Amino acid sequence: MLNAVKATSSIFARINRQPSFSTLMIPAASTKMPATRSRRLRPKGPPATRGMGTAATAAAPVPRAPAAGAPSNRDESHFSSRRFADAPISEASKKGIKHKNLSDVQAATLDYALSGLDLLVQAKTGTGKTLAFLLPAVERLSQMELASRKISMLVLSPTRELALQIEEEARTLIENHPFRVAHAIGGTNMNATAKRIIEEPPRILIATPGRLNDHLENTTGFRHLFSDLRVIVYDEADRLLDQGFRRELDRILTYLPDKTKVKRQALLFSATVSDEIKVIAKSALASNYKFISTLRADEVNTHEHVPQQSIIVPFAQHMAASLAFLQQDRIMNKGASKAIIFLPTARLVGFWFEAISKLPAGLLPPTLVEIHSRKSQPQRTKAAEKFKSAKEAVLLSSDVTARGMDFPNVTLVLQPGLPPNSEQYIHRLGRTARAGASGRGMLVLDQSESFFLRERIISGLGITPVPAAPAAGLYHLTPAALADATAAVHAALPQVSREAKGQAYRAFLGVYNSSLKGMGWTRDDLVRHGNQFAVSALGWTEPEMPSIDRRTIGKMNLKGIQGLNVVTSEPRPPRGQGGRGGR
Ligand SMILES: Nc1ncnc2c1ncn2[C@@H]1O[C@H](COP(=O)(O)OP(=O)(O)OP(=O)(O)O)[C@@H](O)[C@H]1O
Repeated sequence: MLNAVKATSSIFARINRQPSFSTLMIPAASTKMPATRSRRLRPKGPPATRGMGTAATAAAPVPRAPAAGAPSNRDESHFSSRRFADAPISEASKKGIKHKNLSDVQAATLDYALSGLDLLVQAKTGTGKTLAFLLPAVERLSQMELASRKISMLVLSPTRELALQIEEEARTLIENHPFRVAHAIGGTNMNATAKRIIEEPPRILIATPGRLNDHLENTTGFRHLFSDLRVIVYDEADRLLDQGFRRELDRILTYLPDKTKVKRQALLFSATVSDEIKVIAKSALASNYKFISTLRADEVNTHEHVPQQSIIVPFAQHMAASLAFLQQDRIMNKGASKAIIFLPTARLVGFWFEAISKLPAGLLPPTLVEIHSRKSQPQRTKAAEKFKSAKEAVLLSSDVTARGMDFPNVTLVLQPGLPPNSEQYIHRLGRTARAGASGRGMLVLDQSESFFLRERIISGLGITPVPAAPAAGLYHLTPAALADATAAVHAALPQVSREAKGQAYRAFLGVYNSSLKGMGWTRDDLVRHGNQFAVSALGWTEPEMPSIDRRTIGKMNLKGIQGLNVVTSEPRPPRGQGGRGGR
């Protein structure tokens, strides 16, 4: 432990003696970040538009030109030369738009959406899909004879934070329209929301599926507000159409008016639209819908100007490696480093937050926040606001902020451990490099997780291994820097609560229990690796492993597997409002 304290103080001392660089830092020689390798895979030309219900037609080509007034280092490839000032939209909308030129997805979809067609739209993360669906919908509503005191537009969001963000963007757009917008999301007071919406029905409602169903089924008069619904939007459509939300969505649709009686436009948007989703999406779209994608046939679905790297280190060093990369990001971005660390579950976020909070103050930026489903909604909202407004910060998060969230100036997205799937890897990475800004992605995997790098979509993204010595345009990690960071983490672990360690241990078993095949593990391997993780990554020192409830063992199909400390604990009280995302 002594050398751990020494190493911690040495890192700490080195940080404070900026700009001298320690083993954790990159040598002065390569502090200049030269232009990263550009992997231009995209031939120039109009975005692809394929009408699934009708003959394929190409969208009007979207000429590319730098948007006036854009910051010089912004990647302009997602902005068109088409100006909002020249677009066929009302003055009221133009006053509510803070941008000069349409982005590529806005230019590619505006005319189709204004015509009232149903759309399924794919465009890269951070390229303006929110305004791409809000603007034409608001424009069409402003031209219609709408029933009074009715909700005319419903936007569905898979998470509460994203719903609140869409509401804010809608509020800005409609400030000169005679419309109001409101939200209905989980984790907030249901009666207060019901009262507000019934008494003053908004023209536009942004909702998470679970809470919307609660209102449709239990709030008197709520379902009648939708009797004149003209537009429904599925933001992060692939997430809303996957198994997790399917039942909620089907129930919502039963409460909406028959589309043959009240014509209703459906707009489905996401950065990831698999062939399977295209089939499922048909149930939500009119037969003559258009599929519009701003990605060209062979184009990767991430931003070419964003370096993506990966490193293989044991689970026990995931936190240390992440700490070392955070340090490099702070040096590279000189006091403006904003990093998000995505972890697979709320419990693992909680453990990392506790452990990182115990590191010496100088090692990390002053603002460290956590967002996950085990925090109350007010705590989650406060943390999101704090991270949004911070100049330098670290956000530890589960996937509740992986999609859609528009945190400004995120410089680094760290993904320690196996992402749930390729799509989620892309959405998490999309929290950086938004609207053409720069950014960087870092994937930290154990050897047993390395199969993820060979997955079809991932292997095509050009993720570069982290070099063990400085290399232009890349973050590196020397063995000495990793050792320093490991010592700093080990010095912090004894101060982390036993409860957080036990929860992280059970989370590890749960997360990897659903990836046994990819990991090449048997259930015995899982428990063996879990127990190693408890000691080497969590700093568990007791002879008995952390306990795990008999029922949980049953659910994980781990009955009879050696090495588990199985207990029969008291039945848990029912979960509070802070349940799973989507309510
Ligand atoms: N035409 C535009 N010009 C410049 N910036 C824009 C334009 N349209 C949107 N933006 C900005 O780009 C950022 C990303 O927009 P938005 O969140 O809608 O992206 P998105 O495509 O929905 O991303 P994600 O796939 O992550 O949901 C926001 O800060 C938004 O204000």
